[in-house]
Amino acid sequence: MAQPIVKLNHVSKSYGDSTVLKDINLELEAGKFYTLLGPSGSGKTTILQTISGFTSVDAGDVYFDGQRINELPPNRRKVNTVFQDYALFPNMNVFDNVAFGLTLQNVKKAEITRRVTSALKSVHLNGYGNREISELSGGQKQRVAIARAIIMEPKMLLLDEPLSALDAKLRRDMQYELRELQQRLGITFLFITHDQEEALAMSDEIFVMNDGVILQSGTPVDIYDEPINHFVANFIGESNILNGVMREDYVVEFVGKRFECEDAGMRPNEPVEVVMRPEDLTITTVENGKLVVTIDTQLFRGDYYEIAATDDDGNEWLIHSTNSVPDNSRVGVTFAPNDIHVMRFNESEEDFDARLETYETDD
Ligand SMILES: Nc1ncnc2c1ncn2[C@@H]1O[C@H](COP(=O)(O)OP(=O)(O)OP(=O)(O)O)[C@@H](O)[C@H]1O
Repeated sequence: MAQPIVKLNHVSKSYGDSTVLKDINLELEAGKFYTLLGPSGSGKTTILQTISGFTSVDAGDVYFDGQRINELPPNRRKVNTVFQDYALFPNMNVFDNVAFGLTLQNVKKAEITRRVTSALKSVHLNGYGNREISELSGGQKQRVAIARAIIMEPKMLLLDEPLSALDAKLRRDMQYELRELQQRLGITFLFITHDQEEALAMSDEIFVMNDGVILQSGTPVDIYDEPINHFVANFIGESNILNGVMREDYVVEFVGKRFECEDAGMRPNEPVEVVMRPEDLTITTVENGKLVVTIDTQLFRGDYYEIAATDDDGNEWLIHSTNSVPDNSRVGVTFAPNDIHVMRFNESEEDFDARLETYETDD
């Protein structure tokens, strides 16, 4: 990576007895869309605030464009934040809300008008300058908040769950718009969400957090296909997670059978967890199945059926199928070696990367 725009180096933060950031290391490249994804209370907002300057760190260093900024006050940092509740001024109209930062800087009136017009255009609100905030929909308020942030021409935009107040349809539309805006402006976005689908859809890179720790970072595809542990596998999408044993390189045993897989680099007979995504399982005849299951229930999800089934050992399975299968029928389930993903218990991201590298070079 060229010089990162943001670097957090061994950053920790506590409130009283509770450590909310534990030795965070993070590097962000300029011009990309990053997402912090994790459950409530995992420390996402706190990371954002160490970058915006609204929170000081107890240990470690925060760098922006190569400069250490631990002591730099928020108003001198080249980042702007878009908040979940938009934090608009209800007594000002749209124009004045968007112009606010420039007015504080005593920018000339003509330039303010030019820049507000351009910022409103960027978020598809041309002609809304005279509207009162109370006359706007949730999505429009959200866009005003974004216009107010981008008008300051920050090098980076921090977005703290900006879509969470919107209904499902508008939220989807805004996902497209935000992604498109980021690409058009070319500035770095650091976006917070606890919605895994949103993170997968929008990001160049995702950081999955839990309990003050970054568990895994990577592209959406990497994280979806190669979750490093139970928490990530469960949090990112639907999964079947089973206990298994790695018998040798490329051979894993679970549900009492041995299967060829693409994982290696573990001790022989090491206990592991096996992840299989519902969409990677295919329903077939009992004779052709690698497993045999009984169908419990199914839900029609629009473009597929989500099928719950149980195997003869009592393990529950979730399977996505484009065809409906009658309840209580016995069917076979098949899958390929690369549909099996093996995870070590409590593997760190470094160990995981090292293991991936070992068997990638073996091939
Ligand atoms: N000013 C504060 N004083 C004390 N504790 C705080 C403070 N700010 C945050 N915390 C605690 O730090 C932890 C992490 O909070 P943070 O807001 O970073 O989580 P989050 O992942 O952004 O959660 P959410 O998705 O709910 O916004 C929480 O347990 C929270 O209660």
